[in-house]
Amino acid sequence: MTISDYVFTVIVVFSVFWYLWLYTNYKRRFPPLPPGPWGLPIIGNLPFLQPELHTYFQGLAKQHGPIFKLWLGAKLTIVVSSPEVAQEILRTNDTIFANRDIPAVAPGNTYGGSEILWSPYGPKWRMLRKLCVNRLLSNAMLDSSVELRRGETRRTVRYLADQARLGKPINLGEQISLMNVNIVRQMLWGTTVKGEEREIVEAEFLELVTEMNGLLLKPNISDFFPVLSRFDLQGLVKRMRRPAQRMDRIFDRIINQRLGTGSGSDERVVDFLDVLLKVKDEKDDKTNLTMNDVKALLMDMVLGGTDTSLHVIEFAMAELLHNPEIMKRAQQELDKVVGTDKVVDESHISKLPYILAIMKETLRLHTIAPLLSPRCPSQTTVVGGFTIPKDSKIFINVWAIHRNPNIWEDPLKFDPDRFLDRSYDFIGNDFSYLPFGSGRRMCPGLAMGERVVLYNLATFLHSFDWIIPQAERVGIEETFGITLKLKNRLVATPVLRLSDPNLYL
Ligand code: HEM
Repeated sequence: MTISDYVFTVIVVFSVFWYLWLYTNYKRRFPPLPPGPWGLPIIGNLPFLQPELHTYFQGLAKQHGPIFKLWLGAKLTIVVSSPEVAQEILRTNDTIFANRDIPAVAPGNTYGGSEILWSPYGPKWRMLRKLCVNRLLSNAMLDSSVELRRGETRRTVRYLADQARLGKPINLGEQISLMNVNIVRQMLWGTTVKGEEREIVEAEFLELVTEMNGLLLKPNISDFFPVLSRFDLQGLVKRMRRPAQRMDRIFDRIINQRLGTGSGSDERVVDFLDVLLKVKDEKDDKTNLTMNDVKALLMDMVLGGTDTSLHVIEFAMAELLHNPEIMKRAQQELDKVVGTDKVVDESHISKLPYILAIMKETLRLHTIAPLLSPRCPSQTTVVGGFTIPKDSKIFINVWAIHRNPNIWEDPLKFDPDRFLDRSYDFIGNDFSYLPFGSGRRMCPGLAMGERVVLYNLATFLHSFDWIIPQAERVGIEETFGITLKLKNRLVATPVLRLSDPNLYL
């Protein structure tokens, strides 16, 4: 053996040991990626995706376990389907998972990333969120704006009563949708817009919200291959800009009107816009709002508040039409608490445990945000014994957790009683029940969502009996989206329940 052979052998042996040391060290620090189905080169599992993602993921979890991976193009996607792993993400590693995975189309409707929904976890997000929770959506603010919400509900009751007198079936989903959009609009800027202009704004507002939510849902090549996002191959960002700019013009018009008339100069109820303009003028060290931030927060409230409560009420009504004995029990509770000579108001809702149980059971069985809003880890982390790389997309399949037979007895049965016996709440402390998410990024609109759903559901049940027209069938099948929706239209005929006609004014 020459000296160079000797040196070569030492280098090879040293390199092998070095590599083995590095490998074991890496393996000790970073276990493997979660298991998952096989995919094709480059496009991964994309061709096998099914449109109803929540049920598709539920099926895959049965084969691959409570945490599995998919390659959606170049995007590593992790799906979690058990309370234990959800807890590791949403509580143990909450800060690491407090960023959102932002869809490529979102910048088309953002105000430079000033929305709470898309803001990365950091000082700006904290400032906006605090403002939202403490000033806009606090119980004090909700108490002072009861009249804004009440007006819209009474308007809908009047319309339903007219249809009831004519014995006419109505598209209940459509009415709930219109009412809910108007409630949110009222909360945003109250009665700034009046008369004919109000109807124009209402119609445009509903159209824009629907269009923007639809675009957010469209499968987008830019999300699967982020390197291509700058080309916007499907033109979705461009399409999103149009409704976003129209919405921006509505915001501008209303803000200018408000600035022109001055806030608080009349007896008006204080709305979100009053609060935001006041905070903007106050400008302290902690809260420094620009006009862009004001509009971004209005947009947050529009996108977060419109498409959620509406579907909870619609699913609840569909389940009650399907289960008349549960509807009867709810009406008996209402007659006892409210009486038949008064109308429901928001002060009654804390005394209606059965109606609350109906809302909880609706959110369990028909989880409105079935996969929450996807999260994105800010650093590589180990969860459930597997490595979750930085920047992967995380879905928590809350819908599957809510239907897991090991957690919920007879999980497909609509049974509000299960929430009378067990004290589940909405605040995300029990990881088997997460309708509003959990942790730092859980829903800030919980209190408003709860009030809007309970008050309107109670009003619909107290004021009317509901009959299914002969040609109709009550379907409770779901269709997947950013929010879960009823697949088929919900048509029913209202029948007046209260004898005093004044209770329908
Ligand atoms: C019953 C009605 C509602 C349900 C079921 C619901 C559910 C949710 C869920 C599951 C999330 C994601 C939480 C997470 O990732 O952990 C969320 C986020 C959010 N919701 Fe709601 N929501 C409702 C009503 C509202 C209302 C009324 C508003 C505002 C007016 C609102 C505003 C938001 C915002 C801004 C976020 C993003 C929070 C962030 O990223 O920091 N939501 N909601």
